[in-house]
Order: sequence, then C-alpha cells, then structure tokens
Amino acid sequence: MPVSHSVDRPDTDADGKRLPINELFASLQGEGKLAGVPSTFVRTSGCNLRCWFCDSYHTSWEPTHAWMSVEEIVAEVDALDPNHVVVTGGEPLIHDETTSLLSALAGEYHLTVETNGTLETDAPVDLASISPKLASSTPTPENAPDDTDPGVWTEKHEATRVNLDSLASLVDHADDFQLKFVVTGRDDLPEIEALVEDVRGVTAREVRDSDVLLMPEGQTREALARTRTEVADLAAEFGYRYTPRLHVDLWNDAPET
Ligand SMILES: C[S@@+](CC[C@H](N)C(=O)[O-])C[C@H]1O[C@@H](n2cnc3c(N)ncnc32)[C@H](O)[C@@H]1O
Ligand SMILES: Nc1nc2[nH]cc(C(=O)O)c2c(=O)[nH]1
Ligand code: SF4
Ligand SMILES: [Mg+2]
Repeated sequence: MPVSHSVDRPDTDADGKRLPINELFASLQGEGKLAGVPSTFVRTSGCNLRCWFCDSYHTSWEPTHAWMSVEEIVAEVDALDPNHVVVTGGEPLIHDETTSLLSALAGEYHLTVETNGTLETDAPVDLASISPKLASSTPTPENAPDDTDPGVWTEKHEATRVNLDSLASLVDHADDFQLKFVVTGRDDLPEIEALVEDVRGVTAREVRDSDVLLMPEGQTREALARTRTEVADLAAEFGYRYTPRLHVDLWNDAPET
C-alpha cells in the first residue's frame, strides 16, 4: 500500500497564505508519460470546473481540506521518499500559493502539475500534465454525481472548459508536457483531433502525436474494465498514445492512492 500522511489541522486560513490540502501521500504515478514512477502527491482542494465524472469529488463537487502553509507541505514532502512530486487537485492553478509551493520544491524534485488547462502559471514545472475537458465531461441533471442538479455548472463548465491561450502558455512554458484526454468513447475523437490541431496552431512548440494521450474514463476497476479496450483501440487507430490508470487497476478507488 502507498505510504499515507493524514491531514489533521483546523479548517481556517487566518493569514490567507495557506493552501487547502485534501490529501498528501506517496504512491506510484498512475497516469501518463511517467506512469509507474514513485511520486508524492499533493492534492489541493477547489476547482473551477465540474466534470460529471470527477474522481476527486471532495475537491470539486464537495470540497474538503485542511489548510497548510507552504512550509508545512514542503516538510511533509521531504519526509516522504520519492524525488518526483505531483501537484494536483481539484485545480491546483486556481490558488496563488501553488506558485509559491512549486517554487519552494523546484530544484529538489521533479515537478508534475496536473491541470485542466484553463489557467496559466509562471511557476517552475518539469511536466505540465494537461487534461483539457471535452464536451462529454459537462455535467447535466442526468449524469451529475449523487443525482444532484448541477445548476449553473452545466453552463459555466461548458463555457469555460477550453481556454486556448492557457493551453498554449502551459505547453510553451514547461520543460515537457502531455495532453491527456479522458475518453468516454469514439464520439470524443473528432473533438480531440480538432483541439490538438488548435493547440498546434497557437504554440511555438512541436506537439507530437506521442504527446497526446488517451485515458479511459473510469473511477473504479469495474468502470475502467468497460472503457479501456475501446480507448486503447482508438489510440492505436488514431496514432495517439494510450495511458492506463495504474492506480485504479492496483488500488481501485481507495483514497491516498
Ligand atoms: C482530478 S483531476 C485534477 C487535476 C485537474 N483538475 C484536471 O482535471 O486535470 C486529475 C486527473 O484525473 C483525471 N480524471 C478525473 N476523473 C476521471 C475519471 N472518471 N476517469 C478518468 N480520468 C479522470 C483528470 O482528467 C486529470 O487528468
Ligand atoms: N496514483 C495516482 N496517480 C495519479 N496521477 C494523476 C493523479 C491525479 O489525481 O491527478 C493521480 C492519482 O490520484 N493517483
Ligand atoms: S477539472 Fe479536474 S478536479 Fe475539476 S472537476 Fe474536472 S476532473 Fe475534477
Ligand atoms: Mg486521481
């Protein structure tokens, strides 16, 4: 089992300089170009989107967290073993303090930022792991978690899920990048192809097909078993890369994995 670090602090942010942290743990990177690499995960809480399938419900639809200073987070990261750190969420780039955290960790660790690609950052990043959200991610009364009415989020999510300027900036800025799409089925592919072409049109950098990763939608082993073969076949057919969700295969939907 991954090493876990429980977060048990008061839910206040008196000095306005702390980050809301949902969980902080060591595991294996489960997704993308660095799948299998031992990594420490820092999961911030709060998101500017509401994907119906979000596998981190307690950072988006119903955020929970403890407030931690950058110094406290760095101390907990230092106490764990991996030299790769993954800053994720929620959407980590909605917080100004994420820049301070990345700056404090830079040099000591390889830094991956998992982001939905709607926001820019000038913080040091080794791998920008960008997961732009497709139309199939938009919440509706039919697909929203817990049968809740997504209310304003249907429109808000749809209106803000793609920001080409931010995608260009993230691709240009980081040492390396990946475009990691959550795929629900074949119907997603035309939108992925169009968006990849749009990104190629606005970045100074080469976007290779091998920088484009198709990841099956699925929060549980059972759900993944239903989507992964179709998504792997689509990757082979369209010439993109397939990424598994190793942590779901290994530990299902357990927290801190
Ligand atoms: C919880 S998100 C946090 C980072 C950022 N908000 C984002 O969406 O990229 C972490 C990763 O999980 C992916 N993800 C979330 N729910 C998923 C699901 N049900 N199936 C597959 N991938 C999922 C996201 O696309 C993203 O790549
Ligand atoms: N093992 C593991 N790998 C991951 N890669 C990206 C994750 C994320 O939630 O951002 C994630 C995660 O939650 N667990
Ligand atoms: S953008 Fe990321 S954290 Fe936000 S709702 Fe979608 S998957 Fe969840
Ligand atoms: Mg995850």
